[in-house]
Amino acid sequence: MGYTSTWEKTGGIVTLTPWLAPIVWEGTFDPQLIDSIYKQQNITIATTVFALGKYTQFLKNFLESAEQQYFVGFCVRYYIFTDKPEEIPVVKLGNERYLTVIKVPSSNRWQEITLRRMEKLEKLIEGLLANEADYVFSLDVDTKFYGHWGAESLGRLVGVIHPGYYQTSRNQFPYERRPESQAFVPLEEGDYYYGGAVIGGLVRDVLQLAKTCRKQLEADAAKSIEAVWQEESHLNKYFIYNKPSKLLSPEYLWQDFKAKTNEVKVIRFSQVIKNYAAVRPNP
Ligand SMILES: CC(=O)N[C@H]1[C@@H](OP(=O)(O)OP(=O)(O)OC[C@H]2O[C@@H](n3ccc(=O)[nH]c3=O)[C@H](O)[C@@H]2O)O[C@H](CO)[C@H](O)[C@@H]1O
Ligand SMILES: [Mn+2]
Repeated sequence: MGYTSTWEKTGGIVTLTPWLAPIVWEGTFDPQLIDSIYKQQNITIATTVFALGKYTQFLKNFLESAEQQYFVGFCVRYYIFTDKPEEIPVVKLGNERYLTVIKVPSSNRWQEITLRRMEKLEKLIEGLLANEADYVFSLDVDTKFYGHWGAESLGRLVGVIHPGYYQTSRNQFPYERRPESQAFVPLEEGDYYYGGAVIGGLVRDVLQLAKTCRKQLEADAAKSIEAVWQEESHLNKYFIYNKPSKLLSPEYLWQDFKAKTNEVKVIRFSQVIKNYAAVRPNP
C-alpha cells in the first residue's frame, strides 16, 4: 500500500498525534507487511489478564477469540491472574502459545481488583517477564476479539483511545479533578482520554508505567482517596507526562452495546455486555 492511498483512505480521521505518534486505524497500514517485518525479529508478546471472582466466566471467549485474531503466528504468553485457578477453562492454544496461571488473593471490592493490576503487573515484569518477553499487553478480560490485532499495535509505549471519548472535547474527559489525588489533571491539560482496558509496550516501558501508577495509587490510598476511575485515572495522568509512542484507535477497544459508527470500519476488540450487579462483588 502506497503513501498516497494511505491518506485517501483515512478521510476524516486523525492518524497522528501532535507529538507525531501514529494513531492506528484501519486503512493506515498493511497488516501482512507489518506482521512480516516483526516476524523476522522473533519476538514474544506477554499478555496479562485478570479474572477474579465471577470474571472467570469471560475467559473462554477471551482466549478462544484471541487464538483466532490476536498476534496469530507470533509467540504469545498469556499470564492469567485469578483467585479461582480451578475455573480456568481448557482452551486449545496454537503453536508457540503458552498460558500460565498465577494465583492471587480474592477481594470483595471490584475497585481494589482493578487497581491492584498495576502492582501485579509490576511484580510479574520484575520477576520473570524481563527474560520471557519483548512486549507486554495488559487487557481487560470481559472482552472479545472480533478482528485482526497484530504487530501494527506494537510500540515502545501504547495506549488506546477510550471508545466513549474519542469525539469529546478535553474539558469533558473524566480525568480525576480533585487536586488531593495524585491522578489530578487540571482542565487545561490532557491530550486524549485513554481506556484502562489496554496498556502495552516494551517490557521496560510498561514496567516504568506500572511502577509509577502503583506508587501513585499507594499515595492516594494513604490519604484515603480513590481516583474517580481507579487505575485508569492514574494511567491517564501518566500518559500526559510520558506520551505514548503509539495510540490505538477505538477499533482496539469498542463496547458491544455501542452502535457501530462511520469512522470505525473494523471492530477488533470489544467489551462484552455484562450485568454489573451480577458479576461484580460489590456495587
Ligand atoms: C473499557 C475500559 O477501559 N474499562 C475500564 C473501566 O471499567 P470496566 O467496567 O471495564 O471495569 P471491569 O469491571 O471490566 O474491571 C476491569 C478488569 O478487572 C478485572 N476484574 C474486575 C472485577 C472483578 O470482580 N473481577 C475481575 O477480575 C477484570 O480483568 C476486568 O476486565 O474502568 C476500570 C477502572 O476501575 C478499568 O480501568 C477498566 O479497564
Ligand atoms: Mn472491562
